[in-house]
Amino acid sequence: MALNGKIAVVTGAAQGIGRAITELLLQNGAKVALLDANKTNGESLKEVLDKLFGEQTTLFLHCNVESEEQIKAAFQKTLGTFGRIDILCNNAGILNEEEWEKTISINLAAVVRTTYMALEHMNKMTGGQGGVIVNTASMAGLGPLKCCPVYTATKHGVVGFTRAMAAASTAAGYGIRFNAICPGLVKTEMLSSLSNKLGQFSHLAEETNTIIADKKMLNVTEVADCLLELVTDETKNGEALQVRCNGKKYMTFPVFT
Ligand SMILES: NC(=O)C1=CN([C@@H]2O[C@H](COP(=O)(O)OP(=O)(O)OC[C@H]3O[C@@H](n4cnc5c(N)ncnc54)[C@H](O)[C@@H]3O)[C@@H](O)[C@H]2O)C=CC1
Ligand SMILES: CC/C=C\C[C@H](O)/C=C/C=C\C=C\C=C\C(=O)[C@@H](O)C/C=C\CCC(=O)O
Repeated sequence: MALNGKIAVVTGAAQGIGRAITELLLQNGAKVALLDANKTNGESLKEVLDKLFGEQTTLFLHCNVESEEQIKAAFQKTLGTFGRIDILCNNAGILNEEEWEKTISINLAAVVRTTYMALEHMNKMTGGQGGVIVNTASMAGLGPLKCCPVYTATKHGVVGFTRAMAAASTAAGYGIRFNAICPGLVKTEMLSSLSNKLGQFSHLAEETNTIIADKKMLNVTEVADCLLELVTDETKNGEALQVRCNGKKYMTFPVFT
């Protein structure tokens, strides 16, 4: 799928992996609506992007993905400005084992909420033009990370939801591909603020701390490159792409027969 002229919505776009995804989509000719709960970061990124790509190519929308109302307003504004939505990247996420209900709300419930909102506009069965949805999961969506059980649960949920939606889309003719990206540790603010977010599990973070100490972390651009592959390669649907600092790998799962 060529990206020239395509319209993307990226959540958690103001910094980190979301910012890298946004920049790569823009470099490849897409227009992007950046949704983020951090107004300050979002507005200052918009100023940077205006200079690099032109004012008409992006829209910053202050949006907390926990709010159905704010997501609806953001989609309406995106459609009003750009006319269509072809790509959704559900990327916003937090890691906070103390505020575990909020972690479930943002990392999993909001992915479902935003996906269903996008379906209303993208589903070919209801007048949409199809497209692709890529969800930022994690390696913690493929196996257990003992220092963050709830984060692990949400990311397993994201992988399961993505794969089930891909199967539903194929069976029901939505014309939408669904894929998940599963990165290892990535150099972002999420990692730098990790130590005070693990609560009762903070003493179990030794593997994570070793990876960080050994500097075996991914750069955000490496994650964005893999995400671009999931967006542009039309053969990819229902995939979970693991990416770590020694390479990437499409995961295989048991199938129901
Ligand atoms: N950093 C890492 O090691 C890894 C991160 N991930 C996932 O990648 C995604 C992005 O994480 P990072 O870029 O590392 O984090 P980050 O903390 O640098 O950026 C997250 C962005 O999401 C926004 N956000 C948070 N809650 C929000 C909400 N309720 N509504 C709207 N926006 C919200 C923040 O304002 C921020 O701009 C997350 O889903 C995370 O779980 C996955 C694997 C590894
Ligand atoms: C504590 C959680 C922090 C961030 C959240 C993130 O979503 C979770 C990631 C979960 C697991 C990541 C594991 C990453 C592992 C690696 O990348 C290592 O295996 C290092 C990889 C290769 C090293 C090759 C070498 O030895 O040179």
